[in-house]
Amino acid sequence: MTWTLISATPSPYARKVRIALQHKQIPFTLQTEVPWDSTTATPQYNPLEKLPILILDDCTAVYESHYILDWLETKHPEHPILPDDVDGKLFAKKIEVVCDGMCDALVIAFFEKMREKEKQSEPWKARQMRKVEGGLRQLNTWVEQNSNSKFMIGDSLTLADLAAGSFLGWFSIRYADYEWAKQYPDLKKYHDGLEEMEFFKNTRPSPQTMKDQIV
Ligand SMILES: N[C@@H](CCC(=O)N[C@@H](CS(=O)(=O)O)C(=O)NCC(=O)O)C(=O)O
Repeated sequence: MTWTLISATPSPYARKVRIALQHKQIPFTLQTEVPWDSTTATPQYNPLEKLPILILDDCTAVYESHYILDWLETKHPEHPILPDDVDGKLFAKKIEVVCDGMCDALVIAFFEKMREKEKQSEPWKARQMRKVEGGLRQLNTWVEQNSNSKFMIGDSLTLADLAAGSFLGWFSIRYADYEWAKQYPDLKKYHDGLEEMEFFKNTRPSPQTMKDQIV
């Protein structure tokens, strides 16, 4: 039996796991869902009702993307996604914190914008976008600090690239009018380099259609 990964077409969190499983040459079945619809299977596996969820052969569920990746790296260390050295490992996880945090802020802003206009809080939306502006600035600095490489840390693919590439790919489709590429050409060049890689190509995000009213 192979494992199953519950995912969603736009999910930047799930994309990290989809790339990591391929990088580690672990076969899996992709179960694509809309976690916002009542038809989703997420509550059967995750009390937080969120995907991605990795379902093992014995039906054990591993959930929360950063935990799934920690779990994978611990249980299946071959083809690592973390640098060898402790500081490198911690740095990669710090970069994931910033990228996931920007995704979280964008999810909050996205649903705030789904409310009737008069019910939307402008200060609350502005606060979320400030987090994205700060995170983009920080990502660009990190890319420039490793400018001789196509990767964020050292000269090989790590968790930092899975997180940064997944955020940037999703940001680009969800907020297509936000001109981050003009503002940060080095970050754009870095992102383009990742998108040429096989596992990024075959996990490109696409929008989903939500059926249920959730806000
Ligand atoms: N911190 C979580 C966030 C996961 C998350 O927010 N997933 C969304 C789907 S997506 O935004 O990744 O497409 C979800 O399942 N949301 C359903 C819910 O929050 O009830 C992780 O990293 O796994």
